[in-house]
Amino acid sequence: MTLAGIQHSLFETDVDAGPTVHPLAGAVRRRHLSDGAWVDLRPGWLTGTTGLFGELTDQVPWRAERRRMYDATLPVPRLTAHYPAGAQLPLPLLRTLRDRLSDHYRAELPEGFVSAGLCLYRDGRDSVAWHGDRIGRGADHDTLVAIISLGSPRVLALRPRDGGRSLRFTLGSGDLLVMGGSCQRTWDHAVPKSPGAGPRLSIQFRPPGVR
Ligand SMILES: O=C(O)CCC(=O)C(=O)O
Ligand SMILES: [Fe+2]
Repeated sequence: MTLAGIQHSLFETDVDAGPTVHPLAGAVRRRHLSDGAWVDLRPGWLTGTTGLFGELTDQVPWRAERRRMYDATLPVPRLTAHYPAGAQLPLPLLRTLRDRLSDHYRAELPEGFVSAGLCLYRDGRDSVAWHGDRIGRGADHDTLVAIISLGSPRVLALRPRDGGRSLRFTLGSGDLLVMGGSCQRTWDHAVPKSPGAGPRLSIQFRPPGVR
């Protein structure tokens, strides 16, 4: 086989085989934080994500977000798309992922995951500042927010809301991180800028009434 032939077939394996969704049971590791907050990690939940990353970057109707800060409306340095409960998701695979997560977390989250948020960090200059997902129920109830990372590795940082050291989780393509318990109200999270980083996108699944 020629070198070109080998390279072609490697490329095809990665792109055309499509993503594989691996089991959650027995593979999710929980880390308890303070104040009843926790984080679950399942590295490599999906493999073969190159094509999926490309399809989502190309097909999702990305919007530039603006956020009200004090008395100004400032652009948020990332692109987003939001699919509320009942909306058609951009790819059938996303439904599969949402349903797998709902099944896995059924005992802790009987209502399941219903909405999807997508964020595109075009390069290392895109980011999201410290915040909790506290619009709605997350403000005063325990809840779960599941994040799947695709594309270039980026840090998702967490820190206690009342001060303290931050934790940094580097998420690679196909990794799953779930924030649970009191995490949205007692801890904040952020995706810090990362000079030189390539594009990354995240898919977040949330229960009813959580934003
Ligand atoms: O992109 C991420 O991993 C985090 C996104 C996030 O925290 C949010 O959109 O609320
Ligand atoms: Fe968030």
